[in-house]
Amino acid sequence: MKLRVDHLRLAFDGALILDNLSFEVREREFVSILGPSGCGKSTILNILAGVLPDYDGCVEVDGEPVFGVSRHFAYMPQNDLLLEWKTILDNVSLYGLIHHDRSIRQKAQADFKTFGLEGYEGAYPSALSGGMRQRAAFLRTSLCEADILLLDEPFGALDVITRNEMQDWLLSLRTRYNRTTLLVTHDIDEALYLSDRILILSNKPSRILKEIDLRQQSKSRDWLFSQSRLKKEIYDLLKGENHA
Ligand SMILES: Nc1ncnc2c1ncn2[C@@H]1O[C@H](COP(=O)(O)OP(=O)(O)OP(=O)(O)O)[C@@H](O)[C@H]1O
Repeated sequence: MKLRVDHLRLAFDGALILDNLSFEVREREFVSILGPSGCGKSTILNILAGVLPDYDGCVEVDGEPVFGVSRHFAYMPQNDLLLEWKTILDNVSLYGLIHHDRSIRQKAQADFKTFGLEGYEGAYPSALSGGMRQRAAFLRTSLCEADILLLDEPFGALDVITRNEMQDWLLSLRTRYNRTTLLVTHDIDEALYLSDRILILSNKPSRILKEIDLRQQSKSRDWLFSQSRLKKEIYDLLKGENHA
């Protein structure tokens, strides 16, 4: 098992957010977390990224316990956090700069075309569209030598067409860049379209209400349009939790 999260328990100011939350992610699996607003989805990613140290429970990668900031995880928050005063090439190569690894810059240059950024190496973030900024942020995240990507609503701020284009692009990329990924999203379609498995969380304190296994599905937009029953089932679950 690539990632094992075991009996996570965390409270903020005495209010329990996560209580005995356990789940696993397999090597190269793409798992999405869906749940009502405020149930603790970002908190889970923050714990994994090492930003929140005060929790009970255990995080294991490849069977080894992990504490604090580790090189196992690369975190992409909703905000692209591009540095406006640096070029796109400098931005996406930041990890290499910090770790004195010049090969990252070369890898970045080689990936500009795949990430739809060709010709923008010397441009500044302000010259990029919202979708391009997110692709640049995603390229920067994927160039980290972490083996697990943590994506927190990466397309949340994009309009619906750009968002769909980004999802199509990410799905097409998976054959080439198949990394173990944990995605937090509010979007049922996005979770269905991109994931091998979906974990649906309850209202806080969070527990797993349902797990949906999509590994046998052959994904396409037509497949997604045909999933109305599954979408309604997920919607009803989330609606019930919002009113819980
Ligand atoms: N640093 C903090 N201090 C106190 N409370 C916090 C802190 N961070 C988060 N919370 C609270 O913990 C709960 C879970 O927050 P979190 O951001 O993880 O939820 P979420 O499921 O990602 O929400 P959303 O779907 O709205 O993004 C919320 O009630 C939030 O107000």
